[in-house]
Amino acid sequence: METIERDVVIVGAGTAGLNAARDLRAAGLSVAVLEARDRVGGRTWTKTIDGAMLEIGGQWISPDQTALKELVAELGLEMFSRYRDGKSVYVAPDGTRSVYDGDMFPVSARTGAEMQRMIGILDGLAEEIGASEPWAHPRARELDTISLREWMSQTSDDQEACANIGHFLAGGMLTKPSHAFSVLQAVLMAASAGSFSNLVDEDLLLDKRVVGGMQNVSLAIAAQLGEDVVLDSPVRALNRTDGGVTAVADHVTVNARYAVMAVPPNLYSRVSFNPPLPRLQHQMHQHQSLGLVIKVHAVYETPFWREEGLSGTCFSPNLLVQEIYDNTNHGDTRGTLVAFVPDEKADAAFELGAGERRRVVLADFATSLGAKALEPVVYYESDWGSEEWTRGAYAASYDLGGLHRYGAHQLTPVGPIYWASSDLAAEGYQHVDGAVRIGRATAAKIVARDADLRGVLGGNENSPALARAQS
Ligand SMILES: Cc1cc2nc3c(=O)[nH]c(=O)nc-3n(C[C@H](O)[C@H](O)[C@H](O)COP(=O)(O)OP(=O)(O)OC[C@H]3O[C@@H](n4cnc5c(N)ncnc54)[C@H](O)[C@@H]3O)c2cc1C
Repeated sequence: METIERDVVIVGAGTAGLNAARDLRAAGLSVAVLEARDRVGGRTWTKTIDGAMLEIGGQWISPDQTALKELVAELGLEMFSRYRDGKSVYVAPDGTRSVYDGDMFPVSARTGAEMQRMIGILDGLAEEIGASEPWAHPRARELDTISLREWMSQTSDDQEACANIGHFLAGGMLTKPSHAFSVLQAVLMAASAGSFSNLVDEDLLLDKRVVGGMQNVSLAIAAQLGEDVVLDSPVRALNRTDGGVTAVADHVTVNARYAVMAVPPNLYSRVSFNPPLPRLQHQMHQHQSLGLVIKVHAVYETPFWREEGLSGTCFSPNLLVQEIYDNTNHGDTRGTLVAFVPDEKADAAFELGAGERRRVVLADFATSLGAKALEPVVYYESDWGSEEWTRGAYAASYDLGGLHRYGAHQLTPVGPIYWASSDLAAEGYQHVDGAVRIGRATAAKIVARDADLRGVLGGNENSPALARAQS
């Protein structure tokens, strides 16, 4: 087995890990990025299925995601806008299908007013509490010990309004049932996107895509890092040593002064830490888990819905398929729809055989967009729950009560070991933008700590005192 020496070893070549590595190297530190899979990009992945280019994971960029947008431009990549001309479709809980313009679902005046009232309350909480330290707010415990479902039922007696608000936050974002996470967690999600109003505005949230796919961001950074990115190398152990840390992967061992765990928190326990992590980390990591959503891709000879004056955007909170969007690739003559089957609905869908699941899913497409939707030329389901090195989608959140109990400690380094993934970000939480931000912020922390240590120790980076200070 090869053993290499680096300043920093980074575990995981997703967006966060690669951005950390890029900045660390730019600051003059040597890096090695160890990646378990045979590809970079983590939860961003572009794959060609039966001749169709599909974005299997993260893809959309909203206007406020400036860290990602600036990076895309810096890397020389281009973006394009999601097709959104025409009317949207809403399938009400009673099965009534309506076609509508604008942001607000075509619900009764009372339900509409209740939705606006709840959006107003959530906007107020997001503004007051913010995304950086939600656990520090005086109402943190109160809001973290009540589930979103319970809070909604205490806030409004309009069940359709509650189902629609829950749809955005639970199925649409955290991809867990609304009884499984707290209002504080929902507020963090809203605040990390600027406001709750931003989350319910799909024109904003799902604004742009990267030409060729979001994975190109990681591929471009990996090309800059060259041989410092090592694929097919799951890290099995992180051993703290006098000199810092040793990462033991399947085919390579890296002796480094610092480590960045750039993997989602649900996977920390796949690595053996020696000595073991402190009690707080052991406990905290057991309260963070990934949600579950099936991203369904259906490609058609033409984007037939456009000819009927429809944008392809469909909402149906009570169907298995909750959301559908036009996901046609840049310059493609074929039309692609993408849809989402979240949390308990995904459980139910996976109970079915593949053929029956496809039939049921496409029947929901047809309810919204007509019989032509039943016959795609390519059909594919992204199943991140089965991916060993992810185990869910989109990202991680705390269980009820976990955010105020542990959040303040989630980024605290353990000796030379740092934590960075979109799941721990403030702005851009759970999004690619958050992965960029936290990767870069983590690199900055390591560079600053290293500069401090070098300054204190007169630049003797091999000194035992430096090693002691680090551990
Ligand atoms: C279906 C889906 C749709 C999404 N849609 C959007 C969207 O439209 N817009 C958006 O902004 N975000 C979206 N997201 C979320 C976004 O993709 C993620 O938040 C982001 O990509 C996470 O980046 P990361 O670097 O933090 O983690 P990851 O991408 O998960 O990277 C972690 C890396 O670590 C590797 N790894 C794990 N364990 C080990 C180990 N022991 N040793 C070595 N390597 C290891 C993994 O293989 C992986 O490559 C979506 C996610 C999914 C799954």
